[in-house]
Amino acid sequence: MAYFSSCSKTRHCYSPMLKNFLLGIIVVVSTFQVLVSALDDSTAAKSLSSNLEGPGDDVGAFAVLPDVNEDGQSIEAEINQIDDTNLSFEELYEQGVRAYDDHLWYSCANKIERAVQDYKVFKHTLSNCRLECSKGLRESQLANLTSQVPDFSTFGKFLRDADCYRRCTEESLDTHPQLTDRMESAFEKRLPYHYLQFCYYKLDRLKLAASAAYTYYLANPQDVDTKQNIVYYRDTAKVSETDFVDLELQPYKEHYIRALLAYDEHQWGSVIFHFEGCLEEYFKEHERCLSDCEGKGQLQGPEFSTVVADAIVDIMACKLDCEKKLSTIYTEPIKLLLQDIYHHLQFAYYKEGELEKAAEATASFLLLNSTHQVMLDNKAILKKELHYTDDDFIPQKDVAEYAALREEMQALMDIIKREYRLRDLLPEGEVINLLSRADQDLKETDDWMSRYEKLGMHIISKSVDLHRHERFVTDGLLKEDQCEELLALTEDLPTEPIGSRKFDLKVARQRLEDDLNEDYEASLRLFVRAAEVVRHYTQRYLQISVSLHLKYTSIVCWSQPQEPALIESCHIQEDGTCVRFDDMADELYSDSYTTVTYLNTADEDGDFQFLNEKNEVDSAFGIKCGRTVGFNSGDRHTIKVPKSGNPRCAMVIRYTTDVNNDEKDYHDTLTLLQRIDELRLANEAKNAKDIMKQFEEEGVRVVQTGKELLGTERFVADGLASDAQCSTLRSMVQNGALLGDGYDHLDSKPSFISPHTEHEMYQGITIYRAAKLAQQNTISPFGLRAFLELSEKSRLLVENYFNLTKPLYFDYTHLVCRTAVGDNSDRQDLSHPVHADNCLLQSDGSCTKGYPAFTQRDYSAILYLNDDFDGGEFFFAHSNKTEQVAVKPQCGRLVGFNAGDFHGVRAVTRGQRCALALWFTHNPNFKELAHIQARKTLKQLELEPEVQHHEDL
Ligand SMILES: O=C(O)CCC(=O)C(=O)O
Ligand SMILES: [Fe+2]
Repeated sequence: MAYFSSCSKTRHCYSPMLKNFLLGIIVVVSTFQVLVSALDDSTAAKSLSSNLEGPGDDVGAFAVLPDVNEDGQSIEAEINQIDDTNLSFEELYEQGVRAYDDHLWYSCANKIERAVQDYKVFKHTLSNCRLECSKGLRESQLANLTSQVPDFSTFGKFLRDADCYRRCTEESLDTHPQLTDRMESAFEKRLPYHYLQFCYYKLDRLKLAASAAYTYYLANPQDVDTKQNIVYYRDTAKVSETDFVDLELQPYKEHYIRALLAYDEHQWGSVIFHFEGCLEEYFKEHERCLSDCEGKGQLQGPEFSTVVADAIVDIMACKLDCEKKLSTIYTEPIKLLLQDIYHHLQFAYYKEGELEKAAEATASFLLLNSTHQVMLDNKAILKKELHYTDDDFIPQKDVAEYAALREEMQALMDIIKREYRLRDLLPEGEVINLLSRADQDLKETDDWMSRYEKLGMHIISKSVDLHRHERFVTDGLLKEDQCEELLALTEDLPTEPIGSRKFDLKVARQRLEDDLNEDYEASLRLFVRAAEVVRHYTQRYLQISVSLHLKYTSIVCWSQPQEPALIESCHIQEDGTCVRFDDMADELYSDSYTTVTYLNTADEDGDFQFLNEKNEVDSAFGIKCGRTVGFNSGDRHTIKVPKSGNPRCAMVIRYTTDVNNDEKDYHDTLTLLQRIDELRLANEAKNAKDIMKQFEEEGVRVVQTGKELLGTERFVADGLASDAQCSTLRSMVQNGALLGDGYDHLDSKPSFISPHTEHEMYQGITIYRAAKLAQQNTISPFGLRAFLELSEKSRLLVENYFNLTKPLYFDYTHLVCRTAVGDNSDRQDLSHPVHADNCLLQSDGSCTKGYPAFTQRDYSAILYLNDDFDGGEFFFAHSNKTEQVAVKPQCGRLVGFNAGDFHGVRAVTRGQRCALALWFTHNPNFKELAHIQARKTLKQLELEPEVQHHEDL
């Protein structure tokens, strides 16, 4: 006989991880790596956790407040100083943060706590007003507004709702804060609790501190310091497990958690009570979420209907996201939360003998997921027991409305996605396709940090350590070669008497227009791209919902001034000026931000310093290539000019959220670069047939075409390299390969282990590194020449074999060897798992474009250098990762294909397999500058008389 299944038999059950949470055990990773901080040793700059010491000896739980603050000022005096009635929560919060800065712990805790409460009231009021107004529950002067004017019924509703909403909020709120995106994001990310935690800690209110830390942690589970602090609190006698309270826990979540605990205990009555409560609260919360979305439309542009329509699309997307937003319990996302609730509830009803209610829960579940087998089986059982027909299974009213609304919104959104001409989220994207669809995935901020980390960017200091939110320091935004190329842009520029030298786009455009120099053009393209990467990162980091626009982009270098008196009584700024702060008002929380990305390490000193209102150093750090500091443009800061040696250079970018205020020079530069492309395209007279014939004459033969290789843009050619060239490149890897993957991760220790498999050693050398090594005489100019020639030959073959109408540029060039290590005979894995080179292959077979996939890549080619190894066949693959057709490597064999094709490499089970891997792009902005540099280096070396040429070229 079929038997009634409980939730625990299905996949919808909560995970063991969540259960740990439920039982009050806070899962804290204790062996995380502490991020290296480049902050100097000023006490202010230390992270919070490093300030945590054991508590004073004799204080019991809920200690009385200490009498004096750290600096000796009495708390009572501090309390008496508080005069802040009628402050908005924003003002309270700002003052609380200042109090934190000033070590006034009581004021800090008091103000921030009130800010948090007032913020809750504020949000609640807005939601209620919206709901009441849209449902017509409030009296309105305009209630009977009607008109014969066409369209007025729609406009009339807008007018009525807007009027109602304004009156409602004005009546209900004492203060009228202008909630900025930044402030909202700070509260939504629970940043106030981070401050609160520390201030409570300083006041020795450890239970409160523990709750605040825990509350912050739940929204920021990646935060290392907070995890450490929680461990600390847990280990102190004053705090017990039950003191870790989520201070932002919504009622439906509390019910949910209690229901699950009761479920574990088989207390079915209690399960029913809490899940019913949970549902009631959930639908309320969902309704509130929907109504909050009404405030999330972005208004840009003068055209009424497009502005409104775009805003509606934003709002709809926000509403469709509500379900996901509400589905995280603690830090655990519960897939299909509603289904999960109905499933549990159904079982509890059944256990309690409430079969009609069980049937209702079953119907409710099936409304959300009509093909769920367990539920269909349960339905069959209930049908029998209750003598029901299908018609008797009626879902709950709330869920029926919920499902209908969702379905309707989804259908509308599908049409919009398919048919509606959306505004360009990235206006410059049409001119210059930098990061494809960058802003589209801006909304999925969940895992952007780990994506950036994969690209070698890592945060080294966050807002809290830097004493104000919206400050960050991140490493790895540029690689060494990119820094070098960008530095080249500042050569030949005049140094001002004050000691600064500045490159900007006005200078650049002029120069390019006067003389179209390929090197300069390439560096300029890199500059534009780098600016875009930094902008993108900053936008993500600060989580500002409106787009950041570049207001001014420059490179500024500082060296000691000829007349030191010029900088005596002022603060040197990154932007090339020296200011006196007392002359100017701080304009924090304005809509303007600055980032500074360093291009070199100063020979001596050169530190960056954040200053507080008294112009004392808040925090400071040293500089190096790729390190980026971001801050609000009103933040006080200064730098130390290096006393001697090279100037200290950085890319300095100012941003604005005002679309009308972005940099004209930037757009003009993009247009100029675009014009150069077009010109080049028009002048390009090439004949693919002739070139292919030439290849044939040189002994290059295409041995397999797309037909044999079961794809469209694929081929294999032989005879591209001589044995001498193959062995020269191989020995270059032995001599000069950067151990590890060769991708030059800053700071990361080189390692032999392949990033793809532990059974192989992986050594690589880029064209940039090859040029450097040739300069140092580690590899011969012949080697560099072979590297360059074979790369170019491969590029030309791919471009012409596919008969491409647009030029193909190098995007990345990497000479790689994979060597079997240890006993390799019964390995099951691959040398390189199945992937595509320009998108991320997902488990469902789709391939997503976006970070960290190199979406700019259009074609790929691998030129093989040897065959004296076992395994290591290249293969094309299906999207389900199974093998389609394999190619055996040998010296001079090249496989060329569309970069979107799936492929992989079988395990290398004996010996070493070497290949030159090449990725190409049509986008000139991604042109690999190192090729230009390497050609220059080669020319220089071959002109130097002492270089001996043994080999015949
Ligand atoms: O070495 C090969 O045959 C292919 C390597 C590859 O696909 C890659 O590095 O992306
Ligand atoms: Fe690949």
